[in-house]
Amino acid sequence: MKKKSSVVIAGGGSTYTPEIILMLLDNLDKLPLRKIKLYDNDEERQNKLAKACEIIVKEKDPSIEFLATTDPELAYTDVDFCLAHIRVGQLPMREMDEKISLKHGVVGQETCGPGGIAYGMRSIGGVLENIEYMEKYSPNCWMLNYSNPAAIVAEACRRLKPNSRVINICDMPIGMENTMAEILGVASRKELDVRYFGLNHFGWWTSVKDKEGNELLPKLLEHQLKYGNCMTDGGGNFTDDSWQETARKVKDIVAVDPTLVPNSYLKYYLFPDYVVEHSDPNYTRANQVMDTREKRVFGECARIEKAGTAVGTCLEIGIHASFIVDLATALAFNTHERMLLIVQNNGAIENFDPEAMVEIPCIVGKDGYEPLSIGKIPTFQKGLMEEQVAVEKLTVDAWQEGSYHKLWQALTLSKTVPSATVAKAILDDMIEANKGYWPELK
Ligand SMILES: NC(=O)c1ccc[n+]([C@@H]2O[C@H](COP(=O)([O-])OP(=O)(O)OC[C@H]3O[C@@H](n4cnc5c(N)ncnc54)[C@H](O)[C@@H]3O)[C@@H](O)[C@H]2O)c1
Ligand SMILES: O=P(O)(O)OC[C@H]1O[C@H](O[C@H]2[C@H](O)[C@@H](O)[C@@H](O)O[C@@H]2CO)[C@H](O)[C@@H](O)[C@@H]1O
Ligand SMILES: [Mn+2]
Repeated sequence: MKKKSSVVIAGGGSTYTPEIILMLLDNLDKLPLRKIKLYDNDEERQNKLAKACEIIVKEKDPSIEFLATTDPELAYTDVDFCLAHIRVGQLPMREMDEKISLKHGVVGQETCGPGGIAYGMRSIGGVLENIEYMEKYSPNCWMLNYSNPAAIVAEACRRLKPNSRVINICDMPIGMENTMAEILGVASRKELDVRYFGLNHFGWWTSVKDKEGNELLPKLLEHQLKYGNCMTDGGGNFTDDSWQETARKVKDIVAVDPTLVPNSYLKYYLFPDYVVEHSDPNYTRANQVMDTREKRVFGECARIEKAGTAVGTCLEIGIHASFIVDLATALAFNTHERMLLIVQNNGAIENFDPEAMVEIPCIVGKDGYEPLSIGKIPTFQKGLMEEQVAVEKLTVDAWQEGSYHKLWQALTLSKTVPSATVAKAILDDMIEANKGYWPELK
C-alpha cells in the first residue's frame, strides 16, 4: 500500500485553493492523502472558502483529516508537502503595482516589469517566513512554491535559504503545452517530450517531440507564425479572453525569432508599447480578477457552505495545476519524472551565469531534482536573459541591503522601462504605496 501524505496549502485563502483541492482529490490513486490543511495569515479571507473546502474533502473521502488555521504551528506540524501560493498585499496591492506602472506609461503587470519588482519586494519576506515555519515544525517537508514573482522569490531562496527543501515552479509552460498538444493533434501534453530553457516567465522551447522521437517544432512554429499559440479558430486552453489574447500575440513574438517557440510572457518585454496601448490604466488585470475569478470562487464557496453540500458545484479541477500533483508524486514515490523547474543554473546552460536561477527540465525523484544539461544558448536569448536576470538579482540585493539605488537600478535595467528618469518616478510612487510591506530603502 502506498504511503499517505499530509499536505498544507499556504495562502489557504487564495482563489486557487478550491481548484487545487479538487485536483488533489482527483489524484488520490497517485498521491494518497491523510490530511489537508489550509494556512493563511488572514483568517477572515480564508474563512470565505474553508468550510466549502472541508465539505468538498469530506464528500470525496471522509477519512482525510481537514483543518483550516492561522496558527503556523498547527498548520506546519506533521506535513510532508507545503503547496505555497501566497500573495503578500493581496489583490489590492497587485492593482497598485499595475496602476502605478501604467500611470508612468509603463507595462502594468503582476510579475513583469515594475509590477513584478514591487511584488517581489513584498513576497520575499512572506515566503521566507513560511519556509522557516516549515523547517521548524516539519523539517522533512518539501515546499512546492508557486508564490509569485517566482523568479525573484527563487533568487531570494537561493541566497537566503540555500539548504531548504523548496522547489520553485510555474504553471505557464504547462498551460502553453496543453494548447501545443491540441495544435499538434496529440492527445495530451504528456505525449510530448520537450526541451526548454530560460528564466521564469521568460523562456523558449527548443524541441517538442512526440513519443516516437519525431521533432514537431517546425510544424508548431509554422502554425504559431499564423495563429499564435491558439487553434486556427482562436480556441485553446484558456481560462478567459485575456489569456486568449496573450496566446494570439505569440504570433508576433515568433516573428522576431522564428526558430524557437517562446513563452507568451515575452510579449511584455518585446512589445511593451503594444501592451501599454492595449491596457486601461483605470481597470487592470487585478480588477478583472477581483470582478470575475474572486467573486465566482468566493460566491460558489458561500453557496456550498449554505447548502451543506458540494454536489453540482461549478468549481472545476485546476487542470493547469496538475504539475503540482506530478511533482509531489515524483518526490514521494521516486518517479523520476522530467519536469520544468526554476533551479540554479550551475553550468546547465553552458554560456550563462552559473549562479542565475533558470527554468529548465529536471529529473525529479525522492532526493529532489537533477537539472538536465542544456548546452549553449543563442545570442538573442542570452542577451535578453542577462538583462532580466540582473533585474532580478538587483531586486533581491535591494531587499537584503535596504538599498534605494539597487532598486532604482533594477527598474532602470528592466526592458519594460524607457529611462532612469521614469524608473525613479515609478520607484518613488511604489515606495509610498508599499509602506509596511517593503523594507525601508536608504
Ligand atoms: N507560479 C505560478 O505559475 C502561479 C500560478 C497561479 C498563481 N500563482 C500565484 O499564487 C499566488 C496566489 O494567487 P491568488 O490570485 O489566488 O492570490 P490571493 O490574493 O487570492 O490569495 C493569496 C493568499 O495568500 C495569503 N497570504 C499573504 N501573505 C501570507 C503569508 N505571509 N502567509 C500566509 N498566507 C499569506 C493572503 O491572505 C491570501 O489569502 C500569487 O502569488 C500568484 O501570483 C502562481
Ligand atoms: O492574471 P491571472 O491572475 O489570471 O494569472 C496570473 C498567473 O498566470 C499564469 O498562470 C496561468 C496559466 O499559465 C494559464 O495557462 C491559465 O491556465 O491560467 C493560469 C492563471 O489562471 C502564471 O503562470 C502565473 O504565474 C500567474 O500568477
Ligand atoms: Mn507562473
